[in-house]
Amino acid sequence: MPRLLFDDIPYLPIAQKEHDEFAQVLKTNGVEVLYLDDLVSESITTSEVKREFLNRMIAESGFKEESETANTLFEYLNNMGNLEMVTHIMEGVRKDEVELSSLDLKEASGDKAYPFLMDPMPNLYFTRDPAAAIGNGLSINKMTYKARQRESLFMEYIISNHPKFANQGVQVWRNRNHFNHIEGGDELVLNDHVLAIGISQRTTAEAIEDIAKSLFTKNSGYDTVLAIKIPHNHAMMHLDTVFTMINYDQFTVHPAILNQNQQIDIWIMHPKGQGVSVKHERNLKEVLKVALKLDDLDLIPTGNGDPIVAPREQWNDGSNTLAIAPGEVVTYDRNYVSNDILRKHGLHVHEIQSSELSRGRGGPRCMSMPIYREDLKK
Ligand SMILES: NC(=O)NCCC[C@H](N)C(=O)O
Repeated sequence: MPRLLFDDIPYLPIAQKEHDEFAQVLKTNGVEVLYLDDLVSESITTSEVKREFLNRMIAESGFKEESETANTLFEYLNNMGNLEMVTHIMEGVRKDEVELSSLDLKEASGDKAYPFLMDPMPNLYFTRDPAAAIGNGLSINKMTYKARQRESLFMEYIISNHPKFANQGVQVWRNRNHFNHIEGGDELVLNDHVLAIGISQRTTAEAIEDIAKSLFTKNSGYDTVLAIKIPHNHAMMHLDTVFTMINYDQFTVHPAILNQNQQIDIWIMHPKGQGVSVKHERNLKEVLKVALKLDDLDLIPTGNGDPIVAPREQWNDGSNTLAIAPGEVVTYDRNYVSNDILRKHGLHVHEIQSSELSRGRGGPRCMSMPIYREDLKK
């Protein structure tokens, strides 16, 4: 489980049922839902693209080019139809599926008892993290842990090859060819010129400065990045596990990220020449009010701020709220205290079942990645 970043094992048929219900809630409420496996397979438009994609996926799975194992894996996967190949890569390839005539060095030195030749990618149901749509472009992310690093390769192919996205002028603000990591759960689009990014277990300060510089100098429309420092631990791995925007002037916030004086470290970034100016602040509410030009705003505490309920519900993503319209959110039903307080603050809450999906340690926001946002300027 730790190798694949899970804390528990979901009961698969129920997890799938819950996921279908989540997609249905989105569709019923006017969202067009795109599935990753379909998008990737539709992006493999020629046999040449398929060959290149497979070679890169196999190399990023740790197999040396032209090695016995890489060639065998290539033959095995390349013989499949596109969708079958893509889902199979996502599910992982077991050692007993392919026949290797000789052991290469990597194989010989590996753990013989380990059943996978190519690891599965179970965290792909958290589509939020490998990439983030920002304005007219994307950040395609260099992810932190090996268990997830291959995931963002899919988005690279979608953006450059899928008939819906290729040649549409979609910018890549920061690609995945970097040493410093950043993940989409840390990237919060607050409006058409302000972004909040978590400095977290998964996102480094260097990557934030890097993407800020790119956004500021490449006509993205973005002129403000708020870098917010959160604790480094698995329960709060991304900013969106502790803080989300749910209306023009309403946010969920896990009380544990604020100190006794309700403060948190924030660095405000603006364009400065070809670079970035940085100013340190501590008052979250004031910083948001200034950046978003609001007279007041409503920070709604997870679990109603109760010292036992808040961490309990945050653990199961009580702060990870997905806004599908200003003031309208999708949440896990198990976080009933947080849901109740959201309703008391005037939110329209759609609850989805969550006994199994929550075991992967991500909520409705993590399980989605908006590709296109309507202009909702007030
Ligand atoms: N945005 C998010 O917070 N995503 C949740 C990711 C959970 C996944 N098991 C992970 O550890 O990466």
